[in-house]
Amino acid sequence: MQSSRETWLVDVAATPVAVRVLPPGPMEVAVSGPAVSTPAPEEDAPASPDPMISLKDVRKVYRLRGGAQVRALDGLSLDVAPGTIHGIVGTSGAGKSTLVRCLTSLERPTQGRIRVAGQDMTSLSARQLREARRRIGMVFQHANLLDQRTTAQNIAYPLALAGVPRGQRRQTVERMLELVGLADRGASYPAQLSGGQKQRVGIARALADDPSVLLCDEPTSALDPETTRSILDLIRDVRDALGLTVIIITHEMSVVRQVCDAVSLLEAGRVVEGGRLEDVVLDTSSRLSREVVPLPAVPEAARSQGDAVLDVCVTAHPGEPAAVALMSMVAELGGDIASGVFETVGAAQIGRLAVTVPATQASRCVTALRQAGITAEVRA
Ligand SMILES: Nc1ncnc2c1ncn2[C@@H]1O[C@H](COP(=O)(O)OP(=O)(O)OP(=O)(O)O)[C@@H](O)[C@H]1O
Repeated sequence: MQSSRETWLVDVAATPVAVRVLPPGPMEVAVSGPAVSTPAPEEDAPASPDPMISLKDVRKVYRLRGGAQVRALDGLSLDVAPGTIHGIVGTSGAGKSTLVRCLTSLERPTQGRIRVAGQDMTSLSARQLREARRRIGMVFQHANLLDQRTTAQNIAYPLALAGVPRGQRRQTVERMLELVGLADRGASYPAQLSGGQKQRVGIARALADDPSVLLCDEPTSALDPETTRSILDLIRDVRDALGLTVIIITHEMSVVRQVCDAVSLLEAGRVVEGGRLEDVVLDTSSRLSREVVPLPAVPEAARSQGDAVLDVCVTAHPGEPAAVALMSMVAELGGDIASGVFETVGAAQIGRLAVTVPATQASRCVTALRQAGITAEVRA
């Protein structure tokens, strides 16, 4: 899935309003209905595959000195389909790190079941667990490379620990360096690499032992926006090339927009919202929807005294016209488009428009827009 961001302000002085809706491509804006749900599967539709990662009612209680308890995970359930990139977002203390530690069995959950690639991680012996952990590659905020070793030696390190013979190690390292775009930097030391290159080495090291799952904990938090974009592109490319299932823990919605197929919002140790990214965004009543594609600000100059602001959501799919219809409808209602934000999410463009109308006409306008199948509400 590829995403790009385009934010624009409509020139409020111009009439009729000119809206630059889409990046290059034969797309037009279509109007979204108030509630878009995933269509019911057709009778002969193939059954969805077993999840690659499945957590069922997972609880993790930390007992503090003095007897107090912290419920870090409190009945968390989550399924991640094979081959998807699944974002996990949540505020500080929501339980994201605890989730990572439980997934990799660095912590045992107090209760619940965790399956990765069909294996019940909570019932493995120590030896089986070591094997199972090799199926999960980890990428962290900082690559934490060994400074005294070259790039190639850093990538080879987990293979050496796993007892992989030297010749095979060398071949794998070459393949990994090629995969992450550092074929000519195998002999460089970490001090000779940029932050983005170090993270590439971290990704190569995580993939060297051929995992089926890549677990990324804030992989771009320490990087500038351009490097972030290239690292997220790399994560998507390696997912495509190797058929990996990827979990990305992040606090950055731009990461979710750019690379995730699905997203879950963690709060107080449980998943409170989530689903396919496009479905989540189209459900404008959800918090995640507004976090992933935020409501546009309305410049003071675009709002006359006595105006109300309506929040309107539109979706665009290739070949579905509606931009002109929407704009003429807003004009007919005596309104104006004050500002808007468009994001590409999967095959759709999701737009949020702030429409100004005389306050006395606000509820009439909302009713008219909704009758035309447009998601609209008065901004509080
Ligand atoms: N080892 C521990 N002992 C006691 N409490 C813990 C321990 N680890 C985490 N907690 C508590 O569990 C809750 C969840 O913490 P966790 O670190 O998983 O959250 P988080 O979402 O990763 O936060 P952040 O984004 O700030 O890293 C918090 O209340 C935290 O204080």
